[in-house]
Amino acid sequence: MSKAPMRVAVTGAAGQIGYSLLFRIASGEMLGKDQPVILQLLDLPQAQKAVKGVMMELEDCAFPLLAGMIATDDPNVAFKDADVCLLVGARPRGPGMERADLLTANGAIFTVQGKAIAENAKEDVRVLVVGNPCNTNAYIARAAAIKVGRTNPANYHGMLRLDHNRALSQLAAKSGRAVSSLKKMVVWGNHSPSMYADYRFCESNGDSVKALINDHAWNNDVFLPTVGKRGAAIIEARGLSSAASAANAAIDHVRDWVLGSSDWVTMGVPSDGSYGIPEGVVFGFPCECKDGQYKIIQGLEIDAYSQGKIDLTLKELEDERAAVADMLK
Ligand SMILES: NC(=O)c1ccc[n+]([C@@H]2O[C@H](COP(=O)([O-])OP(=O)(O)OC[C@H]3O[C@@H](n4cnc5c(N)ncnc54)[C@H](O)[C@@H]3O)[C@@H](O)[C@H]2O)c1
Ligand SMILES: O=C(O)C[C@H](O)C(=O)O
Repeated sequence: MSKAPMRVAVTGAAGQIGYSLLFRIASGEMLGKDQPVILQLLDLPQAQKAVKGVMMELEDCAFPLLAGMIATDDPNVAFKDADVCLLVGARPRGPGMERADLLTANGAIFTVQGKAIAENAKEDVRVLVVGNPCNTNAYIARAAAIKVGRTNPANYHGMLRLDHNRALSQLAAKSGRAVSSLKKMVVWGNHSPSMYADYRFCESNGDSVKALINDHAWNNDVFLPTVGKRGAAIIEARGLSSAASAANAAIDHVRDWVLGSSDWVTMGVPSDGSYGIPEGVVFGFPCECKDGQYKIIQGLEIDAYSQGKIDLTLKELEDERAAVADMLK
């Protein structure tokens, strides 16, 4: 007997990430090749015509797993009974802007949406915020949802997986090892240039990647800035922010969360106090997923260099948290 459909709400459905994301969800790449899905697409009133166009294309793919779709500009409708919410819709960063510039512009969106999710979605809904600044937007949505109750506050995530994947590709190129051989990567902190991509634990076919590379100057002066500023480099090159790679990372995050991970994965999750990160801060941690649940990997040694980097990215998140405090009163 076929499974009951899962409801996936996607905001910013008419945008460029939406265009890379929706077809892959409908083809089963996110929730499994035997899992029917219903897409619940949210965008602004002026984008409804474009959403309809995307829906026409989805229809024209005749995806066997696509069990239904709706388009709406009302968050209460979009999040109704949702199992997964992908919060993509936000104003993207343009040339010369830092992600923090988007805080006020986008903060308002996530208070409304966090409340609407908590009031309408399934109680065990999984929420992934992609729209930037995604850690703090997830923090805002979670805070708004907590006021309502009902949903699980641990299930409001920000997307660090793009940084994780970017780091893997840079490491593969440097070490000469296949990307698929690299295990135990972690990116700590904020999805911003302050993130700390940490390959001290990384292994390739049993070898330590840190020992293979053995180049602290490359780590500090090339690798970390390359991964941290990759989003800006893509904006510079394309004139638009990353879209297909961001959609791919969202698929990776949710797929591993729901179906299980075979390796460590970086997830931006509300801290439970692990590694001294204050509770509730949405922070990139190394996680493992099993039976639909994620768990922060515990007990990793944090050396002085790493602690310095973690402190910096935490400080940025604390500053963002202070900047939005008024919105959450
Ligand atoms: N976390 C990451 O790794 C990552 C990577 C790439 C991009 N992003 C972010 O993702 C977001 C979307 O990027 P994009 O390139 O798809 O942008 P886009 O401008 O192409 O699309 C954004 C869409 O969101 C819609 N939108 C705006 N406000 C909305 C609201 N309140 N409710 C519903 N929809 C709304 C717009 O109408 C538009 O259709 C941006 O914030 C961008 O910075 C994050
Ligand atoms: O950098 C951006 O603004 C887009 C996105 O967050 C990215 O990392 O590509």
